[in-house]
Amino acid sequence: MTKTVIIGTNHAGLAAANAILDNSEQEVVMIERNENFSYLSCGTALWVGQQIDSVDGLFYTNREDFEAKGAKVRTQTIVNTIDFEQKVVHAVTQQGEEVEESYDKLVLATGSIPISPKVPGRELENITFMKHYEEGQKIDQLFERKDMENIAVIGAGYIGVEMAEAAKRRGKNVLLFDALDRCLPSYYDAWFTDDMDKNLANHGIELHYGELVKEYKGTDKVEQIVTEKGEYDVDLVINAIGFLPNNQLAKDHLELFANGAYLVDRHQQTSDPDVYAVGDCATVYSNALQATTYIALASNALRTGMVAGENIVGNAIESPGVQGSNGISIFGYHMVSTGYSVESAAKFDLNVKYTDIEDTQKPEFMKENDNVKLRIVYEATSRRVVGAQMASTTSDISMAIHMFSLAIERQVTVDELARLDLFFLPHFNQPYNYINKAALVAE
Ligand SMILES: Cc1cc2nc3c(=O)[nH]c(=O)nc-3n(C[C@H](O)[C@H](O)[C@H](O)COP(=O)(O)OP(=O)(O)OC[C@H]3O[C@@H](n4cnc5c(N)ncnc54)[C@H](O)[C@@H]3O)c2cc1C
Ligand SMILES: NC(=O)C1=CN([C@@H]2O[C@H](COP(=O)(O)OP(=O)(O)OC[C@H]3O[C@@H](n4cnc5c(N)ncnc54)[C@H](O)[C@@H]3O)[C@@H](O)[C@H]2O)C=CC1
Repeated sequence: MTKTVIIGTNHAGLAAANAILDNSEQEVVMIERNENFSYLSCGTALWVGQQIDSVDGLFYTNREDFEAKGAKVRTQTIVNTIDFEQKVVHAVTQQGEEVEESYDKLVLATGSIPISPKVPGRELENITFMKHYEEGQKIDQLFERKDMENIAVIGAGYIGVEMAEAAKRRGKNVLLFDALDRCLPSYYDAWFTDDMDKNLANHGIELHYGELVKEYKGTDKVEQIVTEKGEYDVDLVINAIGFLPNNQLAKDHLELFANGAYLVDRHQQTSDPDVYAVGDCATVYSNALQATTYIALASNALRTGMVAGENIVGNAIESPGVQGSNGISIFGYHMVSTGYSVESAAKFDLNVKYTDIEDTQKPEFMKENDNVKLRIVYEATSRRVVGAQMASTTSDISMAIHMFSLAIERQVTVDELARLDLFFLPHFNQPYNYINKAALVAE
């Protein structure tokens, strides 16, 4: 019987384990460094910002669920080395006991690690990342303290903006820094982020854009941060300047992508045919780019895990590729995007055009109505859709972005969207939907 060892049991590893256990009688061993697994870090800002009552709901499964399906689960066990020749994984438990597991198939699901700004003083106390549950707990406890008044968040990407909101909701003075000149620069064009920046500023968040941190100062604990533009008193620093794939275990054995991610094919297979890689430690295939790239998202982790598991049990399915669809909701302002923005397309040499519309969600006669912004990004020559961004105070927009995701995957052109059959009901939208309208006026 095939024996699969899965290293890392967060979203990607769990999805792979489920796919194997639900579709076969195969032997599965799951090895995880942490005590808990399945922590939905996406809920951290809601928990720490006290928008939900408890952290408990952020864990969606546990070891018993997998043991009940027949898996052997080793938690608080760190894999140190892998002998790819002999096909043996070497690990050590928290008690210091050395353990080994042989494998026929190996799934690397070791995720990602936050990037550390390489500046003096980074070892001071009260400087943290926000990735693991334990870091969420630490931030939650520090927010409780009255002497924690000034919170600096470095990086106005997804984690940074969400944590800035959470800190503000806990009554803190919040300073949000980014090397670039606006928030969320990787996902949205300025037409959208200008509104989000106004929203952040209107809620009292101090924005420090185009400002690189040069040093953290303090005796034991951080007391100040120094940038090229000034010095600021701070009690806590949350670093959120992006992730890198955690490739420690196999970087010398497997082929890697430019940023170090394990290079995988559409079956999640690495350059070693018995080794699969899934989630944040692996590459994905971008349908917008029509090329391999790296996008760290829980949604990708789940799907890639599923694909690897199915292939291991003999269902040779291929990943359909990804669009990197994502969303954010800050103080009631919602933004969703998929594929590439105009600015990010340029970085990947995608020659694009775009069409914009600003309209109300519903007909004017409806009492409750919200403004909606939509930008559709399409390739200049083929006219296929390669991205879309939407923003509004209504969360109704969130489902529309899924349609754009499918349009990118299926290579639909912007012209095909102009006459697409979209239903109408005043409670939800306009007789002629803004998606049709935006596509109709595409240059
Ligand atoms: C604050 C925050 C909010 C986020 N919000 C969203 C969101 O809203 N939507 C979204 O799609 N994505 C979101 N993400 C990103 C998402 O959490 C990640 O993409 C996802 O966790 C990747 O899952 P993974 O299983 O590949 O890796 P990880 O979650 O990084 O898990 C890897 C696991 O491997 C284990 N491991 C690593 N090395 C070893 C070893 N040597 N031995 C044993 N175990 C090991 C680790 O302990 C860990 O449990 C968010 C991330 C953060 C931090
Ligand atoms: N809602 C969602 O879908 C969420 C997704 N995630 C995912 O988790 C991953 C990590 O998130 P983030 O850490 O927020 O990364 P990110 O890539 O979203 O943002 C990093 C930000 O840091 C800035 N930056 C980079 N170097 C800097 C420096 N030296 N000084 C100041 N600013 C600097 C960048 O300009 C960027 O705005 C991403 O892949 C993200 O998509 C995280 C949270 C929520």
